[in-house]
Amino acid sequence: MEIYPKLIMDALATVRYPGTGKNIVEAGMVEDDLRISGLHVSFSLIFDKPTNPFLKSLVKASEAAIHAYVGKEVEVEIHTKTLQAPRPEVGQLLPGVKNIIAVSSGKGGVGKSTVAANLAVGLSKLGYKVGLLDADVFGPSMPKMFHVEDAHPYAESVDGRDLIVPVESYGIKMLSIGFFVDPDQATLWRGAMACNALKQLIGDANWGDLDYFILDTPPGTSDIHLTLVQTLPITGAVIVSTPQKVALADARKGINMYQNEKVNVPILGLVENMAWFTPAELPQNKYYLFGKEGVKRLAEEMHVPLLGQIPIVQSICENGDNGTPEVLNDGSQTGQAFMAFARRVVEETGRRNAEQAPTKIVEVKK
Ligand SMILES: Nc1ncnc2c1ncn2[C@@H]1O[C@H](COP(=O)(O)OP(=O)(O)OP(=O)(O)O)[C@@H](O)[C@H]1O
Repeated sequence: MEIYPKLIMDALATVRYPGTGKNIVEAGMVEDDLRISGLHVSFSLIFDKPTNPFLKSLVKASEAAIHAYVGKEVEVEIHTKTLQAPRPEVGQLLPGVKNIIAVSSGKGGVGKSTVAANLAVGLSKLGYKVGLLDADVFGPSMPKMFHVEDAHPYAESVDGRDLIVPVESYGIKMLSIGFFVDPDQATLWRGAMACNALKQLIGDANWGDLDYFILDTPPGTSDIHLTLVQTLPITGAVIVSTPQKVALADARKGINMYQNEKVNVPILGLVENMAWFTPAELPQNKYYLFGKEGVKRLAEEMHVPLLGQIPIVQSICENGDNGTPEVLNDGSQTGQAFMAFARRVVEETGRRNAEQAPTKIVEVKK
């Protein structure tokens, strides 16, 4: 049997690229490197990007077409090439980022996102380059907290890759899944979809050089946390809790997750949010609505620093809703409390980096 190029190209012209009405030859996907040697045929297929969803099925379909139209005995060797450079390997995703800090809470609604937003702005006020990733894929709140709900991040080409450009607000580079999906839909996402979206926001965005990359994680312990520790070497975690007993029990679980020997992310410290209520007209009065100093005691018991105590104040809630984080307010006691907390995070990160080895990314078991 004689095999010649036209036979192969005619066979490949029967393979359609789904959804376009074109076959893979018309679509220019067959590279000009066809080699025929006896019964052995080799060539390359060109795809737009390594994550093209049809990559595997089109390779199989091409092989099947050659077997069907040319002959079963043909040995087919297909290589794949992509126009876009692949995403760097895990471990080399954010080469310009110095410190990655996860802000976590055991329980929902304790003010974790508020603390993460104020930490990011506080660090930026101290002159650091800061990025913020809203990894709370099931309840993204950062677009609102930074008053950029209507932002539509676009992509730019960098070194042969299309990278998402983070939105900038108060000098902070920020991305949230909230920019890409309807918030009501996000809660319906299956775990795997959410984890993939998160990997894209980390690995396919142009974060550039950052001193601090803050991750606002979902409450509790979830697949998202697992994805984060398998994708990034997290320098340290900040755990937010209220002094309430139920919140403290969940905070303990959060600490244990990071300290688990397989995860090994150092705890930079705890933050007591809603530590007491202070009415605006009686700034010296403190009412301990959720109990007194529960987080302080937990910090002592777990031998981790207490990084700050933030009272319940109406303006924190209002400023969060208005998109102007409280830490911007130099004149307020709470603004100063958030600023002092940001300074403590810098201090503890410095201490952690001096005393402990860099965090290792958790390996994915296949
Ligand atoms: N110290 C505070 N004083 C007053 N209001 C606060 C304080 N901290 C947070 N809040 C308000 O409480 C609500 C919940 O806060 P936030 O969204 O930060 O919590 P969360 O723990 O991130 O929630 P989720 O579990 O949904 O991710 C928001 O309306 C926020 O403005």
